[in-house]
Amino acid sequence: MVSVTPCTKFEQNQMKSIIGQSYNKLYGQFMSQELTEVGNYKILKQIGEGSFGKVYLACHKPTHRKVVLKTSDKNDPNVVREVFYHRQFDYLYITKLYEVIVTETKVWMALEYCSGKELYEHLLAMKRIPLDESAKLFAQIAGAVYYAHSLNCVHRDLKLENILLDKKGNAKLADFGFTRECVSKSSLETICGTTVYMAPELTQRKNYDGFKIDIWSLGVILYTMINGSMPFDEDLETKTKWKIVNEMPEFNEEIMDESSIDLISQLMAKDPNERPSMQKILSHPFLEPHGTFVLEKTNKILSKQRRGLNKFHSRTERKLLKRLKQSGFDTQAIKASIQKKRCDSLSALWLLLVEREKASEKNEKLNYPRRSRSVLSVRKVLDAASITDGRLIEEGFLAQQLDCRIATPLSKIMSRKSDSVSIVASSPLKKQVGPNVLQEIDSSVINKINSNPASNSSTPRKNNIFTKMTKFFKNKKNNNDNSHFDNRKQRTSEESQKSRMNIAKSPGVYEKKRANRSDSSKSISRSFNQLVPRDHDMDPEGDIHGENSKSVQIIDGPGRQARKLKRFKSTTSSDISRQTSMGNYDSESTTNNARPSDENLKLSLSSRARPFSGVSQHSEISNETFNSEYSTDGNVSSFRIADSNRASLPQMYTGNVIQDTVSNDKVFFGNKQRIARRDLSIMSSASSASEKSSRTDSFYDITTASSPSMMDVRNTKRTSIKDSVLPRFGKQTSWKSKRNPNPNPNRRSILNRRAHGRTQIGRQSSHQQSIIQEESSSGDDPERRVCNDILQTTDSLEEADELAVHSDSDARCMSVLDPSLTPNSKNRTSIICARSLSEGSDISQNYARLPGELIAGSVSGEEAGLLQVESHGKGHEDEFTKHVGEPK
Ligand SMILES: Nc1ncnc2c1ncn2[C@@H]1O[C@H](COP(=O)(O)OP(=O)(O)OP(=O)(O)O)[C@@H](O)[C@H]1O
Repeated sequence: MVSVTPCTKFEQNQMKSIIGQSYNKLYGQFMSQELTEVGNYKILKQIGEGSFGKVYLACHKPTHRKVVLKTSDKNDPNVVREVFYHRQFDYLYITKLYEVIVTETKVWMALEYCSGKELYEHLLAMKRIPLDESAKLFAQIAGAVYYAHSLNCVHRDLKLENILLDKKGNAKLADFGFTRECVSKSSLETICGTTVYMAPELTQRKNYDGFKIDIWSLGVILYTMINGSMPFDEDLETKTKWKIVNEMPEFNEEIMDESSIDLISQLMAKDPNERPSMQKILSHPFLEPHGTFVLEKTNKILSKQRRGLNKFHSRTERKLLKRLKQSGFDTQAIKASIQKKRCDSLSALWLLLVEREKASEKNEKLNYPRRSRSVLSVRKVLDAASITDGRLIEEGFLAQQLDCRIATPLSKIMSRKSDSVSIVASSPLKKQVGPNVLQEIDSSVINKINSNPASNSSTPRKNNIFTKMTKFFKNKKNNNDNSHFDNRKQRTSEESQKSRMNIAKSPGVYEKKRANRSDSSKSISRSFNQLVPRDHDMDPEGDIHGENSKSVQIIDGPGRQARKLKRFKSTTSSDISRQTSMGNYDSESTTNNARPSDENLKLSLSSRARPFSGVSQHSEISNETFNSEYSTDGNVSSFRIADSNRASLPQMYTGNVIQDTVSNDKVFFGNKQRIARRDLSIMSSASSASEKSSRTDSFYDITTASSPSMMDVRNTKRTSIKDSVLPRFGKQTSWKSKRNPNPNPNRRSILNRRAHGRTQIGRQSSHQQSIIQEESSSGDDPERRVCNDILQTTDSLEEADELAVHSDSDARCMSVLDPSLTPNSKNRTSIICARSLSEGSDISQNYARLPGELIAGSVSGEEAGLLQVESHGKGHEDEFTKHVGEPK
């Protein structure tokens, strides 16, 4: 606060009113029920709602990247599972999990934002997805499943609703609430998933092979994408189940080609052993060439990840690390956070920064021609265009720029030398602000141009060099669009047919159907790019988001039956048991129990929600989690699982899994739920110290600016609230008051004993100190100087027979020992270690006043080492005693 002494009464009143206003504002913020920020994220708007919490669009404040925040109730048994598995996945067709924030009641997951629609919504909008696009999207989905399977994880809830589309129209697998590791054939028992996507063995409640049920669901997804309707979806769930077990899906040869029918038939083989492996699926002719591309890419990713080569090796990452290091970030801590998959604020910062860097690098490349334009060098522009990566053109970036060029009035372009783009590109600011700022400015200019109502494509264009350039780019773009296989625009029937015939492994077989495929593609008027980006507040298809409207009628042309495509909720056996115990309809119970009336059945179908924590689910989670060395510090890495011998992995069940009969579920439901809850909390407390610390980190992010240690201090109630809100290492009254005021004659021996612990801690923290050490190693050593300053200025040093300077660095302690640096302290008998403190702290005085044990604080800036040490201690006193050690 600026201290201005008001002179007049009026000024005094004015000052009072300002203070009052800002006080009220702050108070309002504290009291507000509306959640605006969580950790490093600013909540922008709600975009969805899951069964256990809301889903928000948010902005990561340090990087300005958009993310999705998904909340889950801590009581949701799937949340631990979801986080546990999801954080292990680092794959281009799986939504990224950046950070997990755990609060008292909720778990917040910061996820990659997929700005496209759910695949379900996309399908609704398109009625059915053309074969080509289906093949591409399906290859990506299958790639994600192949990746997860390669890590011995099965998804168990594959469905259209769990596949999201990013802004480029790529599929991203999401929602790992039912995921688990799967080690051998027919080993799983928990019934989970969504009935219409369930494999026959699941609907029959047999033990099942998790890999094979995923493959069945893939078949259902592919069928639905191509046909716009589910293969088995009856009003009566029992009938659906019966059909799943006994009937083959109907194939409409007008829509499907032979290869798609062949692939779906294989995927949906009733006998799980007949279903193909993921490699085989991805190599199927129907998916060519997307399948092979995805397969090869996935294998590369897997092999890199297994060798630990996927992180910090790219040029962008190395550059970023260097910059972070120069800015004083603890890059070792960032690396550790990523490698151990901690999903804490450091991981999020790193992942989002890398994304931002990559995006800006891409854009920079694309901006090159535009910047060149400012010097009106056509040759440069054309050259640049010819070297521009076809992939980028295909991805639509260049297309966007082209649009922008077309939309820009030529008169403006002609005077480009002085227009905003040129100024930005050539101004001296460029050096100062760096590429990101430039990028921001550039994009704002593009936006401006795009939004300029006066500038549209109908603007008459002069036949000058820019018109030619525009034409050139347009043609180039069209050529690229048509030739690149990963093109999301619709292929013309001829091109599609050609390319497929070239690549298909067994040409003669599918030729005829491929023509059909292309024809059907033709009939689809809306390609992905044409779709309006998802707006969660809008409801383009009536009330598909509405509570009461879970299914949408699709009129499939004259003479065809109206088809239904429903939004489905996932089920577990626990769900089933819950519904049963609550008197609702349960499909399985119809075989064992009284059959419900159709009316009730419909009711329950329409109001079915994702299960609450259920018996089977609970016990499975708690048991398997408890037994599977759960540790959020990433010690149980997926790769370890993957690399180990499948058969040698222990069975995670330890009994109590209720899967045999519904009646069992019913009997145990009440008690088990409570037991399972307890299991869950046991699991949490059993998690490793590092997990706790990572959680504390997150909690630290979300609540206040206090360090985790301060939380601990608060927890132990050693400080008052007043103390606890002080900045870290601020007022250390608690420490002072706790210390023994009387000099302890045996103090040295105690301290010597403590030395052992200190050494260990020092070693642990050493890597986190790297930046500070590097900084201090150049030129005049601030550590030594700092200690010297303290020793020179602390009055009572001479009388002291002990000096404890609290520090995590032996070098600092040594500098205290150096007589040339401490002329006043030659007679001191022992010097233990140094403690680093923030500047301006009165700690050194406090300690100095203690009779018989002088503790000098080394005055320096922020010392990360101390932070880390504090997380080990319960309060300052303990921390200090833990730190005390003799210099080498
Ligand atoms: N990463 C994301 N990007 C964009 N939107 C998302 C993302 N994750 C979730 N959503 C939106 O939030 C909605 C709910 O999310 P999600 O399905 O993951 O929740 P859930 O609790 O698992 O729900 P349920 O189990 O009932 O399907 C989704 O339908 C989707 O529209």
